[in-house]
Amino acid sequence: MSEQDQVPGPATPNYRGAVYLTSAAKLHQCPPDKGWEVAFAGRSNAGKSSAINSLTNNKKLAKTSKTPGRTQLINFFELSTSQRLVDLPGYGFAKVPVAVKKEWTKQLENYLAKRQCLRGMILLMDVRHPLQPFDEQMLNWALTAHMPVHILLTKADKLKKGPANNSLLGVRKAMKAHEALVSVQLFSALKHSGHQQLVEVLDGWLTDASVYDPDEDIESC
Ligand SMILES: Nc1nc2c(ncn2[C@@H]2O[C@H](COP(=O)(O)OP(=O)(O)OP(=O)(O)O)[C@@H](O)[C@H]2O)c(=O)[nH]1
Ligand SMILES: [Mg+2]
Repeated sequence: MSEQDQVPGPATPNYRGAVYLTSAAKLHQCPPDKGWEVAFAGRSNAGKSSAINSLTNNKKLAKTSKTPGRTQLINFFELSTSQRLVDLPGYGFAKVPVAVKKEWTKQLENYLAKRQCLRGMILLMDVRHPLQPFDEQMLNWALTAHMPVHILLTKADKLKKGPANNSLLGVRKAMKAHEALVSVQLFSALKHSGHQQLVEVLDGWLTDASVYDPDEDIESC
């Protein structure tokens, strides 16, 4: 057993105990880059904030909106002193001015590229329109960085069971070549369905002691 294997990981998180920690417009405003973090990414309006609220059973935790572009900062929610969920601004929102869009994209890329404590990405896509160009871009980035990705096909309540399963099978097929790093499931924040599968993935990432590096840089990112 290596020295790293002997470091105990944190306990399984209690998602219902999540509390808002802070928001960052820029990378240097993020909390110290240590511990275990999982980011929720995806196009504007995909349902990232709603998924976090459904998972934590707290409608008021992350701000949601019918208007795309609601989440404009990187929002951190604390599960324990060493475990966090992160609500990212949505990408691909056409109505935001170009300069603002460029700045978001820069900060998003910075966060994804530099954040050492990021253990995995939950990538949300509307079940009716999965794998859009921006999603592919995000997937390519994650795969290049060997970052595990769990795809939530959201708003599953908007489709009947058959079409929803067809979408799931289609995305699984498209991801077949990357199945070591990418998994896929159906999810509905409205119906609170898909929690168990999501929690299994999050628990695995947020307690994985094998990725713990005691020499990790603990400076703020
Ligand atoms: N029917 C249904 N609507 C949903 C579901 N999840 C989210 N929505 C709705 O979709 C809209 C966008 O949800 P948000 O959670 O704000 O989306 P977001 O991805 O955080 O959006 P940005 O912050 O703009 O990036 C809201 O009107 C939600 O009520 C779902 O599972 N089912
Ligand atoms: Mg949001």
